[in-house]
Amino acid sequence: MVIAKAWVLKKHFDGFPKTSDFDLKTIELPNLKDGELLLESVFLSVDPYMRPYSQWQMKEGDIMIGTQVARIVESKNPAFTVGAFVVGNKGWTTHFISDGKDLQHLPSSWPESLPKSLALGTVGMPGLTAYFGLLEVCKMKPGETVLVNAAAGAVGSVVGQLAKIGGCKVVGCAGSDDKVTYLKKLGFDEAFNYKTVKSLDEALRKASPDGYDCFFDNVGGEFASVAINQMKKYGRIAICGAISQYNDSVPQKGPYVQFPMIFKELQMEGFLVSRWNDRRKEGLQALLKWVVEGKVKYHEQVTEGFENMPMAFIGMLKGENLGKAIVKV
Ligand SMILES: NC(=O)C1=CN([C@@H]2O[C@H](COP(=O)(O)OP(=O)(O)OC[C@H]3O[C@@H](n4cnc5c(N)ncnc54)[C@H](OP(=O)(O)O)[C@@H]3O)[C@@H](O)[C@H]2O)C=CC1
Ligand SMILES: CCCCCCCCC/C=C/C=O
Repeated sequence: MVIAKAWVLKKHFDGFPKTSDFDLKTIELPNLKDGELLLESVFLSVDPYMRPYSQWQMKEGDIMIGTQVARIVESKNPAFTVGAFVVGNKGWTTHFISDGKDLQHLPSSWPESLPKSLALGTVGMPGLTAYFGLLEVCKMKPGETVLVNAAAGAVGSVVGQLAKIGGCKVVGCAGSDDKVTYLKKLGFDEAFNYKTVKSLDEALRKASPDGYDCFFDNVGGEFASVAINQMKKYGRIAICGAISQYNDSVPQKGPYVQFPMIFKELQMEGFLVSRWNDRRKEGLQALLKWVVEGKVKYHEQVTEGFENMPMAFIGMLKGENLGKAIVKV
């Protein structure tokens, strides 16, 4: 019999999550039935969406929502071989049972030398978010200027690199000088620390005096309110995330967007990466190819130990991660 460890939401977050909002539980897993398999999580993802989703999709006592790269340890399902790795969405748990329907195989061309944890980052959901957000929402074109915030994170770092591959000028903003150095290393044309610039407005103007054609917004709030005024005519804004607002107990108020939207004839579109689930294979293959060719680089912030999941999650929300925040069990 297998005993799984799982992190549950003890108390709905009020403002910034605290370690006391989580509880570590043990769960006795039953024996496998025909068609089922037993898996152990090897890498788990901590992502910003967990903060807002916990509010409206989870009850207190539920296992924290989330995805993992897991190894199959026992199989009574002929479609799944013991020892293979898959991506699951069983939440913050060390072991789980599945009938296989909700599991995704890693692309068959995955090189042995590539960390499998990338299936939760650059060659996973965050990479797909960058890919479809840029191509389908921003509709970037060669020669255009792309702005991205939270640029040194899982999504933002891929956005900047794909925009360079697409022949654009890229401006990235991040919350530390080390992150800014990293962005320059990745090939961003301009990068600055939004926490230390005297004026965000001036820093954005200096980075691109002619303004921005595309704005890939991961942050929302005050940043977005300033940036929208620096869009070029007919600019496109992809509303990907609003991490600056996820921990607000009281919703932030305007400024309002109508003036720049009207007079610059902007397009602003919110999106969820799941819109392109039917093109997942296309996106993953493209991302994997760029990674293997060295055209897209990656960095992972790996926290060791399942017991440290809440700390890794809180650390990511505070901006402690460079690249994708991952927990190694
Ligand atoms: N629409 C969709 O389908 C998807 C949306 N997303 C969204 O994309 C965004 C980025 O996600 P992801 O790449 O996984 O996360 P990251 O790896 O970028 O980690 C989060 C980062 O957000 C930044 N941050 C935190 N608080 C603030 C704040 N108050 N103001 C500005 N920046 C802040 C920090 O970087 P820094 O040091 O630079 O401040 C932190 O490192 C999130 O908003 C997320 O919700 C993600 C996946 C799918
Ligand atoms: C339990 C697996 C759920 C995976 C959900 C992925 C959702 C991404 C959408 C993110 C929105 C904002 O961050």
